[in-house]
Amino acid sequence: MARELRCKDPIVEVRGLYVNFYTYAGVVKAIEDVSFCIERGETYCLVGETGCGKSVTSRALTRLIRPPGRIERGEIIYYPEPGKPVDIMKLSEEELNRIRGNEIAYIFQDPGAALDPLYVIGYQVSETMLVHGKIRKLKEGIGRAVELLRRTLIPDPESRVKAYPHELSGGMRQRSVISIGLANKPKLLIADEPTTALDATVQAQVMELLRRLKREEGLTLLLITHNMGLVAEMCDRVAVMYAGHIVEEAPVVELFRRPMHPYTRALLRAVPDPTRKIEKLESIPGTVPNLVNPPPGCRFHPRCPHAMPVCSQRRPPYTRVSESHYVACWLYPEKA
Ligand SMILES: Nc1ncnc2c1ncn2[C@@H]1O[C@H](COP(=O)(O)OP(=O)(O)OP(=O)(O)O)[C@@H](O)[C@H]1O
Ligand code: NI
Repeated sequence: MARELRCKDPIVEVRGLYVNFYTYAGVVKAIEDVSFCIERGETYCLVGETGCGKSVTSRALTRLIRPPGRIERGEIIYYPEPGKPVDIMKLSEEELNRIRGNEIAYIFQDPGAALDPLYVIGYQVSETMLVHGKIRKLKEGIGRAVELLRRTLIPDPESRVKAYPHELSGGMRQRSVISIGLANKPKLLIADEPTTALDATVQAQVMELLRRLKREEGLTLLLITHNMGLVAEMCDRVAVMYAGHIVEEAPVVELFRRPMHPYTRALLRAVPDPTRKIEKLESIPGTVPNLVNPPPGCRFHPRCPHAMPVCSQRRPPYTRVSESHYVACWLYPEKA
């Protein structure tokens, strides 16, 4: 039932993705039939409450799902260049390692965990380049590291390359992580809540930086966030996820102007504290369901104020409500 994808020049296409986690408590059906494409050069956003599958989806793009997790099925096609598909599901680990951290790079939320406390920043930036054969000796990388730190607006980069992570502020550490992410000039940068741990001012600076890098380097950005303000500011298109499924996708202006799915509407009403994760939506009772036994049909139906009998029986198909606006909800049956 994978929906038709309509990117003109996709950098990534995902079709019918399913990811399970095999835990002692049972099989967690974390991702269910997720399909989307990312247009080369755009900023594509995944939003939704905590546990709805944003991180798992983004990690699956390079098969970065560790046991007990497993990609059950789905198609993941990466286009390093237009018209040159690479089937991610068919690559060997070795081939994947050449792409990960290189052409497709990640910036994770916690800069503490991404940096090694034992090594100076310059070393860590150079090492990423060395691993991917961009330089032959670590030393060669130091000059480039200084340049990258300068580009991520780290003041006095010549001395900061010699600093250990603990000698830097949280904002500087996250900029260093971004430098590492950018070291190999990725085509696709996946930023998973990159500013959640930072205060509002630094968060704004880091976002401005990402925007500038996107402009200057022609980067494609997949941004994961729970912050609707950031979505409005940064994104071209948005996918709203609920309990492992994309329930709505639209260009950002369209999503804010005409949210269709009851869950999207609730998200937009929630206006959460931007410094915190969306743990709970005040306007909608209940919480994200246990995904060992997800509700049948539409996974949102137990919390939906508009639930009808069909909602608990069958999963709603996607309805195309306008040019590039899709919603999976029985309130909007496909026009015959
Ligand atoms: N290692 C794991 N073992 C078991 N279940 C997992 C594991 N990792 C993720 N999951 C499950 O997969 C689902 C999706 O998790 P994911 O981390 O993608 O959510 P998220 O949308 O990124 O949330 P957050 O906003 O908190 O980062 C959750 O139900 C979670 O419990
Ligand atoms: Ni996450």
